[in-house]
Amino acid sequence: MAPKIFIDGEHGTTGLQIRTRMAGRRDVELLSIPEAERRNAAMREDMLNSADIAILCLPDDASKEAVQMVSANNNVRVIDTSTAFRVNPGWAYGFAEMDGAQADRIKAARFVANPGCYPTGAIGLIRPLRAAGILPDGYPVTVNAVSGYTGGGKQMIAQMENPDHPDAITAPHFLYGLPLTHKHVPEMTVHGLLDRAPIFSPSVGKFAQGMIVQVPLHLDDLAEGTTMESIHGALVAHYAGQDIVSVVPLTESKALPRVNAVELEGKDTMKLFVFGTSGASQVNLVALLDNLGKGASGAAVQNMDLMLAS
Ligand SMILES: NC(=O)C1=CN([C@@H]2O[C@H](COP(=O)(O)OP(=O)(O)OC[C@H]3O[C@@H](n4cnc5c(N)ncnc54)[C@H](OP(=O)(O)O)[C@@H]3O)[C@@H](O)[C@H]2O)C=CC1
Ligand SMILES: CC(=O)N[C@@H](CCC(=O)OP(=O)(O)O)C(=O)O
Repeated sequence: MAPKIFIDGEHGTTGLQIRTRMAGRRDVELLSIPEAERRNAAMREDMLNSADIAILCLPDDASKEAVQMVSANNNVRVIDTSTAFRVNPGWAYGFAEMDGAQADRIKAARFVANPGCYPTGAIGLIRPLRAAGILPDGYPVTVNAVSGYTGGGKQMIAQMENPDHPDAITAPHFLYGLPLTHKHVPEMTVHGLLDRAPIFSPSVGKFAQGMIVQVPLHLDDLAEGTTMESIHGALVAHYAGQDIVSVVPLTESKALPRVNAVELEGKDTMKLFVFGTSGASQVNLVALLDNLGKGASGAAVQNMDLMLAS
């Protein structure tokens, strides 16, 4: 019998994209409730408890409630796409490529926390350098990023696409998270293996799906002898043997005049770049992804497949 999957929040931005990715699959059975009943707690509880894997695409509070609804039912495994459980030690962090053992942790887990979109880029760049001893304790890491507006869910999509919305946003590009307390900072710190919280400055552009995450570094303040080439080599070694996260060859990145935030729209992969000038003292590490691809829905389906393979 095909495993049963229920997407709670299936009519929202992340949920819809997971459904699209599952369309046509015969190896799983999708449980569903009508859109008009999406907030019917009794119906959701019933569906959640009928599933082999429940994928939660809800705000944090609703996710916590959904987890309560299945907590006593060991037959249900959960993938949560919210921020609620990402630094909870009882949950496996759903970024399979972040270290060699993570895919097996996800396969074996009952509870998997799908990463945030920005942390996927930031951790993807930072963690291999911490693990290799290149990025020392105390380094003042900064993370600067731009996201497609679908990252803000149905509400921001309406604000960006409907000029008659009472809180319509007309800016083609805006900074936010200005108090520097964005909810993704704890996750970047813990899974980036950082001993000091990064300064995180996010922004949104007038495009639906796409993301650039930048981590600029001073080579003089890294481990002795670190070069642009050795950083690139550490990333290449870390991501060898899988095909979701790729490290762009230096010969290719040196020839690029610009990076397009929407290049990976609709894809579930992530590209990492090391920019700078050979022999100079600075580099800019860049991650390129789709906020709804490897940044959310694509990662959720990848995690579901790992759990089904266990
Ligand atoms: N969009 C993105 O790029 C990313 C999103 N995420 C996370 O995924 C989760 C979902 O976000 P997103 O899809 O963008 O949000 P949306 O607002 O687009 O969708 C959320 C869905 O959940 C429903 N919902 C809200 N509250 C409840 C409730 N109490 N009970 C049942 N259903 C409820 C909403 O219904 P209604 O229409 O009635 O409000 C809506 O259908 C969030 O935790 C978000 O932070 C993670 C990574 C990236
Ligand atoms: C553009 C935008 O608003 N982005 C969202 C993050 C999207 C995401 O990663 O979702 P989680 O909330 O599940 O972490 C934000 O900054 O809150």
